[in-house]
Amino acid sequence: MNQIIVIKIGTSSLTVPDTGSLALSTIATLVETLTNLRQQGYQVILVSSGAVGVGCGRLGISKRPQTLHQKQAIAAVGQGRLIRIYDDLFNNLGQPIAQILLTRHDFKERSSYVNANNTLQALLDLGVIPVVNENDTVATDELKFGDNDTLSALVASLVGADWLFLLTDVDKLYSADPRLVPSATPIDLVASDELSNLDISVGGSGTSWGTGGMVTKITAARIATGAGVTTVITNGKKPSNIIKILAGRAIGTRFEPQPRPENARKRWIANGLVSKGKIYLDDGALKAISEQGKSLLSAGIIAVEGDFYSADAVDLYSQDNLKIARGIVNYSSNELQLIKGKKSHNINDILGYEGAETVIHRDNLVIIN
Ligand SMILES: Nc1ncnc2c1ncn2[C@@H]1O[C@H](COP(=O)(O)OP(=O)(O)O)[C@@H](O)[C@H]1O
Ligand SMILES: N[C@@H](CCC(=O)OP(=O)(O)O)C(=O)O
Repeated sequence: MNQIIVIKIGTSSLTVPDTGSLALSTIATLVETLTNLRQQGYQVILVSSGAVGVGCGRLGISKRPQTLHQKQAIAAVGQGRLIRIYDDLFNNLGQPIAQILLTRHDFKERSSYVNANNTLQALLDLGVIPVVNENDTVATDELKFGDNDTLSALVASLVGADWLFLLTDVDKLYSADPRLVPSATPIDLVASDELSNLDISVGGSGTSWGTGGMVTKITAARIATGAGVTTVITNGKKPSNIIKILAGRAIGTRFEPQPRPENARKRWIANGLVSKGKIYLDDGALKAISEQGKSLLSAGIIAVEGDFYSADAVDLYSQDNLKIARGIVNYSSNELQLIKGKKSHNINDILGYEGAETVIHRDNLVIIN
């Protein structure tokens, strides 16, 4: 099975910071590198920001648009130019590409999640490099990924990628922003059990069109490594470093992955769904869920937060407020307020009708390490 590599490149690498004009040499080197990877047998997906940045440059706008509609309009102008530039460059090397525009909604519904995965897999099997971006033109607030770091991690989880490269305008992650704190120390490796309590100072590069910053890259690393994807932050001005990193060179910041979730459905539950609430567990339920592979029963629930319905995704927390797992509930929040702490055989009497045996079945539950 060919390894799948997802590469995300941010606005700060694709455009010249002060003018918004295209960093053509970087884009051309990226295109050469990805084509080289394809020829080596890797399956490659490019997640490219830049629609807003390129659109601003095309329209002579020097400040990032403030309103959603302005951003959507400018992104529509920029996306057309961006994909044209990619297609012209990749075409020169005989490498076909495809444009894939996604919104957060495409991941929330199981059917559209499976459809997106099937389409991407079909493109990869055809030897095509999908070029993915958020569909800014229709992505209203409740449907937004917010940034392409998150989008790229969700795509890597969706397709079961082996690698995610986050290309940005610094060499790696540091203990603080190296532009502001020259004494900041570089971070070369983050073990899987260190990521949840990584303590660094973060912020964006100030590119007025980007939205990510290191916060979103660390969030992306959490999502991707949780799905079993090795994640690397490295410099977008040196795309050929990707080949060196795949060959074993220690370049950039590498985030070690967790064990891969057993199947695509579990990856969807962990990363495709948006959690609608919180359920707090007692120690007995915590042990049953995290160590004994059991389903969640009402007796182990000590508190419920949020308004949700049966079939929604909710997050499971320990009593000391640590997120333990995510799952699809068989009861609404109102029902759980009535049956929390109660034995399963009392549920029917309490609710007045026959309910499910479990609050969350084991098959619909993913442990978040
Ligand atoms: N701890 C940190 N380590 C490295 N870079 C950091 C850190 N905190 C903030 N930054 C800043 O984050 C910027 C990269 O984020 P961003 O502007 O979103 O880039 P991109 O457009 O590639 O997503 C860097 O230019 C750097 O100045
Ligand atoms: N869809 C947007 C993505 C914005 C974004 O995430 O930018 P960046 O933080 O530079 O990766 C665009 O193409 O401008």
